[in-house]
Amino acid sequence: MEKLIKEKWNEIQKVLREDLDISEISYKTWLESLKIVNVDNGTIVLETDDEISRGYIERKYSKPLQIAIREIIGEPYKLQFVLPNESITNKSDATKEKANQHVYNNLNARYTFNTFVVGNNNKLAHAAALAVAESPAEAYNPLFIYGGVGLGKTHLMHSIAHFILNENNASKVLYVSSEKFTNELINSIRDDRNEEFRKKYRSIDVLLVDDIQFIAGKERTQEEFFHTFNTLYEAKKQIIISSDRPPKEIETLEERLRSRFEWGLIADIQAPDFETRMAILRKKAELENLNIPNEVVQYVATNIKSNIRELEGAMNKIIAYSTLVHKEITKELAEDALKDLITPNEQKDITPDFITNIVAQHYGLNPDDIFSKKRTREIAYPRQIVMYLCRKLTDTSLQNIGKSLGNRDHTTIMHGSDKIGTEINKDLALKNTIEILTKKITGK
Ligand SMILES: Nc1ncnc2c1ncn2[C@@H]1O[C@H](COP(=O)(O)OP(=O)(O)OP(=O)(O)O)[C@@H](O)[C@H]1O
Repeated sequence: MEKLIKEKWNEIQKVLREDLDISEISYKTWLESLKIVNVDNGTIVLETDDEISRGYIERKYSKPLQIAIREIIGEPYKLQFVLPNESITNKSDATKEKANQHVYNNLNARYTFNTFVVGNNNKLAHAAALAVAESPAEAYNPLFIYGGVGLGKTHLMHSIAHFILNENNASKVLYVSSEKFTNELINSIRDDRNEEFRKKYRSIDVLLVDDIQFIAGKERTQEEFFHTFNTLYEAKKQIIISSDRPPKEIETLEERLRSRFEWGLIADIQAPDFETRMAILRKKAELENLNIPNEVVQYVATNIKSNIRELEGAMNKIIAYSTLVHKEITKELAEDALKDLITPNEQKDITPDFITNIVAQHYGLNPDDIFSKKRTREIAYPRQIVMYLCRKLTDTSLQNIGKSLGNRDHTTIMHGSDKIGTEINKDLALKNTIEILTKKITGK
């Protein structure tokens, strides 16, 4: 398969340029130099030039690449992007196995203890995570980490998983979001594969479940998770859970689960203080070998306070902007690059644009895909979800939703939204996804 994909790489690139409307300059800047490192188990590993390109290509071009690959090869593939020094072609089998295992475990190679900055806001969670990583199922079981959006819960969970795998490559470590757990459960019930589902989840050594708050109110998922939890706990396997709030504040969570979540250690992560924000930005610059002037780091750390994902996003924006305009990074350039982002104290309105951003992010798309005329299912389906959510969560008229979504007619909006409205009643996984998106949009 690797040979076939290499042979067809030119054709895949042609689809990207011609059918998916990627401009010549974007193509040359980001995609031309991608190299196939290997193809294994449904995943194509691609080598990128540096950390910045990797992050950017992963976010912006994963979806178009997957669409083009599927069109030419006829099968879907997952993508993994690596840096030159992470390429696994010439490495030993053990290293290969490890790298593949990381793909299997859905782990981000960048999220390790080494890249995690410890500050007053996360000291306890970090110490607890390290203790669990060093002595799985002995230190604290379960470990429950909670904190607001983008504060490093996932990063810490992946760090534990990497640490355990580095110590013992044979350990069965599985990281999932509670949305994935729920959707897999729904699909297993639908396809009569419940046994397989149970076997998968009850036979692992370390289970990490992210964003557990999303199982609130879902009786069947809670029931299944309860049994999974008990089986693993009794077999002395480690369970690590994250949530945006402590167990006692998760409404409609069954009491028996709530009390189990409180058996081990509950550690919180707060918003970082100024010094920690500075340290995180400096660490990022160091990891990416960039020389960012102190006043720029200070400017970002002063203005972006509550969310580390946004803090990193702001720095990425400055770096990308300086590359695009071929200018050095200065405070003036940073102010220019972030003029849309730094509007302190402004409440986020729920608008069609805001909804589009959240849905696009959820599906790994670029918001421009939603506005475009492209009709592949990978894009048309999330677009209809945007239509549905715009009608449900805003007072915007059909005409204006149409205008916001790439000048579409109001009948198209009505059709798309009605279609999702009907499917929700038949498709539980879709219902679950809509609930999660609604929570992300409304924050409730
Ligand atoms: N202490 C830290 N040091 C370095 N990077 C951090 C730290 N905390 C968070 N980050 C970075 O911030 C980004 C967001 O973190 P992460 O995805 O772990 O947040 P989260 O709490 O899981 O968010 P969500 O609630 O959306 O799931 C990641 O890129 C992560 O690497």
